[in-house]
Amino acid sequence: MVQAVMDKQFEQAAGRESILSVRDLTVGFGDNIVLDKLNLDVLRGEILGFVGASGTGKSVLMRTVLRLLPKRSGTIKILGAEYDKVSEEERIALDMRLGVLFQHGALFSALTVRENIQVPMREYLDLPQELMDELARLKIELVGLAPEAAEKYPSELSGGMIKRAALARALALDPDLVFLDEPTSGLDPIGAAEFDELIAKLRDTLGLTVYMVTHDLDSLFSVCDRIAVLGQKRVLVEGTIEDMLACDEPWVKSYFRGKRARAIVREHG
Ligand SMILES: Nc1ncnc2c1ncn2[C@@H]1O[C@H](COP(=O)(O)OP(=O)(O)OP(=O)(O)O)[C@@H](O)[C@H]1O
Repeated sequence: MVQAVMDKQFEQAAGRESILSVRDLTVGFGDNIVLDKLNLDVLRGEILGFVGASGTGKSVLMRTVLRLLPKRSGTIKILGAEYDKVSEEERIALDMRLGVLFQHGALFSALTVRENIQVPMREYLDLPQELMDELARLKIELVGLAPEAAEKYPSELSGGMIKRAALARALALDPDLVFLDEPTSGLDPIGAAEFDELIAKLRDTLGLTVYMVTHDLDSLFSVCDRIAVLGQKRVLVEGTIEDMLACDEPWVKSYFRGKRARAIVREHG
């Protein structure tokens, strides 16, 4: 009851719709409870950065929200609908409103960039090839790849291009919410900063909501509107970067006020 009141207040204070709402989520493997009664809101139009020490369950949470892992208990609402309670048809409609960029891109190596982008279109829509080609061309442009990238295979692309191609695929169905699993890992600092800029641009131009698991302090400082910290099997702290800098929870303090973070704070003024 108290939680429900707090949730309502939180949403009202933010004045925005909660596009993903997780309540009392418990997930475990055998005796290993990874997430215990976890609560989380992602608000429409925000970039939420999700951090936490290695092994705290960031991937498990993302995979559970995407229904790739089963939950023990709790509710997950996407765009106000609870997966468990809707028809198969509505479930498919909900799936179409989500995009995912897995770590390392995870493109199909035997398919060109254009064909990769068309995979979700083939899975969910019945469109003529010409229209799919036009849509793929638009997505390629949207993520800042050259038109020639369309007919290239993943092995012919740089790490940064693979991330962009994977993002284009995640955007294939014009989702409301995209999940990015460590999108800047493996990129050099310039490539990572460019990718961050792209994410911010897409949020601004498409009104996209972004759920980003990241270890990248630069991303957390430069593009995330809010940050959620996972620890002790739940969301330990959530708020703006200023909230993180003011937080005295030991892990948050060492992460956001460590040597590397201090250098970034100086950079970002
Ligand atoms: N399929 C699985 N079967 C059993 N245990 C699992 C499975 N997937 C994850 N775990 C366990 O869940 C815990 C959380 O793992 P998870 O990969 O979510 O951590 P993480 O926070 O994403 O870590 P990192 O930052 O290193 O990627 C770990 O103890 C891991 O061993």
